[in-house]
Amino acid sequence: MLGKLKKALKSLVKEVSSKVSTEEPIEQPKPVSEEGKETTVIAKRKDIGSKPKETVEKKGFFAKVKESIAYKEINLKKLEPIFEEYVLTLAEADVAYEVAEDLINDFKSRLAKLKIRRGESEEKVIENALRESLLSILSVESIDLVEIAKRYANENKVLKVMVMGVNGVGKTTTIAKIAYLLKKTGVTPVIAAADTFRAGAVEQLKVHAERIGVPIITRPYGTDPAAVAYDAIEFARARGFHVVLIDTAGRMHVDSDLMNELRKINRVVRPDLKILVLDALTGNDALEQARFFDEAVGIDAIILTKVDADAKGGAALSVIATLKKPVMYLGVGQSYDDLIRFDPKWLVERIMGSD
Ligand SMILES: Nc1nc2c(ncn2[C@@H]2O[C@H](COP(=O)(O)OP(=O)(O)OP(=O)(O)O)[C@@H](O)[C@H]2O)c(=O)[nH]1
Repeated sequence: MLGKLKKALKSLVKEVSSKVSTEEPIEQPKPVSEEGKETTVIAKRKDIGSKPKETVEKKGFFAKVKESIAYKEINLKKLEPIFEEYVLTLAEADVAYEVAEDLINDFKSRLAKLKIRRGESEEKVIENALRESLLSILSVESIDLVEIAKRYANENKVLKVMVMGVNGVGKTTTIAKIAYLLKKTGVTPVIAAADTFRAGAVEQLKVHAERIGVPIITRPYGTDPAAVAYDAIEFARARGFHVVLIDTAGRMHVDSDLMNELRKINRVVRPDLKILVLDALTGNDALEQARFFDEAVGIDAIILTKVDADAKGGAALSVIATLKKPVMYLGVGQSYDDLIRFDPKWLVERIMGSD
């Protein structure tokens, strides 16, 4: 999982660490002081033999020397070619170019402020700086669906959730996972099989609904999807169910007829939450999909699936960092339990950790 990205970042840490100045400061006799007494000045090895410049203020010079004893230096200028190279390496791991640049720039600014004490492991300190950079670009809001559903339930309202996505991203499976999760937490969901466009879709969802023991509202192939969603909402209101999860037909974002149909469902149903399911494996195409769906109906949150199967790892990073939309869950496998609340720290640990 996320292997290529992990490898690239680990080797970046190693390269930067290897360039940290490890020169030990040594003592060097200083020219005679104004009072005529000999004083001793600590200077770095490279300063041996060179006369202290008269222009260097005494206090600044001493402070600098003191610092060189206590800390190791990172010469960012020397590292510039490495940074440039790693923007490309990250792009090869499916990180969008702008995201790779943002990450490296954030990392550079952290390195510039970094002080590595002598005796401290430079690799650890540098790795932590990179973790902080990752965390900073991944820190987007997260929406707690369970908490929202409970709030609606307390107010005797039905929460209407519309789930969208292009074909094959894992929408159906994700709806089943959400329904399973809600049920486990005491919230009662109903599924609306509003994907009446593809014959097998309703059947597939029915199988999931039966397995997890959640009611499903279905209508024959070709029925107006908005009508199916509407019926499910009525069902939920009449029977005291808390949430309606509306499956919509998988559609290519460039298919204008289907996008118009989605607008219609949106108008009729007025969902409280519109969730876009994106597949981490589609790489940067996921960004384009998100833009189309956002323009058509607006997106409240995204769920990123197949993060477990993303060998490169960069796409998940790019989607989250670029869209700046709340990330609700990550899909991390094919079973009903494989849906986790998005937590930037969890993802950073997967990227930088040792598994
Ligand atoms: N590894 C992995 N596989 C997943 C995940 N989510 C879904 N899948 C798999 O992806 C495939 C497609 O999932 P579906 O739920 O059928 O996708 P869909 O978007 O509903 O597809 P359409 O109905 O064709 O639009 C299935 O084999 C799922 O088991 C995930 O988080 N990890």
